[in-house]
Amino acid sequence: MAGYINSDHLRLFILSLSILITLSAFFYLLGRRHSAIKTPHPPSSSLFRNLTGFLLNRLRHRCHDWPPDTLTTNPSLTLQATGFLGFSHRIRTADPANLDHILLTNFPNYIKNTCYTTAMQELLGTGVLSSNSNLWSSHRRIATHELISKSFITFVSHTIQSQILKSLIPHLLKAGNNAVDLHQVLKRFTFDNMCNIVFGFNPCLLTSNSVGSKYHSFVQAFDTAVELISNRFMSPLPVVWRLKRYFNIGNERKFKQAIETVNRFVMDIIESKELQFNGHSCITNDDLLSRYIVSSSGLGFEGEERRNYLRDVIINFIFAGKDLTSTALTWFFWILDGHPHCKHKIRKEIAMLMNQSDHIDHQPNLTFDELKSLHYLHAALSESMRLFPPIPMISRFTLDDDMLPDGTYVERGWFVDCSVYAMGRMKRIWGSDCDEFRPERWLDGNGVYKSFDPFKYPVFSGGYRMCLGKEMAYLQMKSVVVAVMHRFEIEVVGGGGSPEKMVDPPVSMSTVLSMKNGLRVRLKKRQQDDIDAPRVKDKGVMIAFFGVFLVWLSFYKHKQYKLIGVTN
Ligand code: HEM
Repeated sequence: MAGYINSDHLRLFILSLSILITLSAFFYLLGRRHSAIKTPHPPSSSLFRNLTGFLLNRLRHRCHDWPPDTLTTNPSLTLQATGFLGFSHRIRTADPANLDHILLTNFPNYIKNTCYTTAMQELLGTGVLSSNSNLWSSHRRIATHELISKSFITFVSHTIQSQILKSLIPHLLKAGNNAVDLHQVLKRFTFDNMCNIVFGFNPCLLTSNSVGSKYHSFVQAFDTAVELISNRFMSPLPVVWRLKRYFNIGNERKFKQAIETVNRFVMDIIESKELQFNGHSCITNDDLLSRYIVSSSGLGFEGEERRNYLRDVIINFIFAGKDLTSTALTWFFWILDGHPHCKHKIRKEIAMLMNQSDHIDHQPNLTFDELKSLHYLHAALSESMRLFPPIPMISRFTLDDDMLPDGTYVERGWFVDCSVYAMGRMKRIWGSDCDEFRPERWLDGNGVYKSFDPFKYPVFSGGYRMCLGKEMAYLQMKSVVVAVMHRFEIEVVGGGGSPEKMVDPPVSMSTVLSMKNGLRVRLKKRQQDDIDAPRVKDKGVMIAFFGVFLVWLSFYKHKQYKLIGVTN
């Protein structure tokens, strides 16, 4: 009996294997035909090369280096890759002209990747980040209107500054000589900050011991959901997580629980906010939820439907703003530790600003315009994100056959990946010093910040779906850097991102380019003398000049008198 079952299994196995090989050969040949006939530039990598390349790099935690490595050795800046069994085709490009085409010129043909939207569905619903076509354009129109209003920018600026003074600085001061994980601190700070901006209240995750509170459960559930979504993306075969979701097992079970916690928390907040507004249409709160409650009253849906809409809006904003600025800042502080001359220049710029304005009380509470004047800092932050873009890849799905500007043929149903990480590290785009951290490349001859084309620097994406929070992100990052660098000397435990260390950076594998094992730093409070040093130094130089001038003048006069004396 046992032998009979075994031979049956064997037959089934052989049959499956032959189907697999036949399908594989069929799709491989199909892929070759396409590349030979219609795709002059990018060579199509075989199934074997793709899968092994992916797995090897995954094992070595070098997933993000894989695209630049392969693209650098390619004659064009575009590659074609065939997915498992040839079922999917991918174009991976780092060509600015292609990005312009995909994100702007032929925008309607390249929608948000269906794999992305499906993997994100439970968390993001149908919000701005995961929707397409009409739904997206309606979200985008409303969001743009809300985010660019002057009252909102003032509210955001005030919220950031007050949270820095009330929670970030006291928290860092408390650390004393102990090493702290700056990434965790910044993560909690930006989460508090986003909740404040989006909901209008501060969960105080940074300062209070909130373990066990509903806020803490919410944050944990949110983080778990995001992490498990990353795992979905990293899975070489999407069918694996889909099956787990279907059977509600393993990580997918955890994911479901996390989503339930997030939804319960957000819905409670929406309901209590709605109660506040009931019968009080004159309430003028500046947070985003309040603004959306007011603006959505004319959209024609009520009750549960409206609450679901608000839930999607809120979650999308928190998701978009929660981790990216803290991640960008973590890399920035790491690099700065290995580039003392840049650190010095930033300090000098901050000190000059403090000197010019009335911030001599050392409680910098800078305005939006004052922060804008920090050109070198802006350049250094942009440069750091060029090398470590918080979102390393922008993916799209092709609706119709098309030809990219570099001659690459893209067929309907193919995926197109724009490798932001690769683009920041390509000699052909940034020149031979592309691996160096050099903020000066962002400054013109007068030291004024000059931006680059978004398709050459797609860190905030470009075209119609460009990031809506770019200004807010710079505001947040600059405010934090000024407050922290003005008060503390930061020393990275084990050394920061020196040019040597930047060759093999501690990148962790996830959809956001975060730092492996966080960033442990020691903070030393700066002495008043250190803070005043640049000012004193500048004054010292002026006094010295004046002194030399006086000596020269008296010497010159003395000589003249002598001459006069001689001629007389
Ligand atoms: C350093 C910080 C940030 C970076 C690097 C960044 C980057 C990006 C990128 C690359 C995209 C395009 C994603 C895609 O199309 O696949 C995007 C979209 C978006 N970002 Fe940001 N972002 C940052 C901070 C923020 C903040 C603070 C907010 C505020 C809420 C925000 C709101 C959004 C929104 C709403 C979108 C969707 C735009 C659309 O699809 O129309 N971002 N961001």
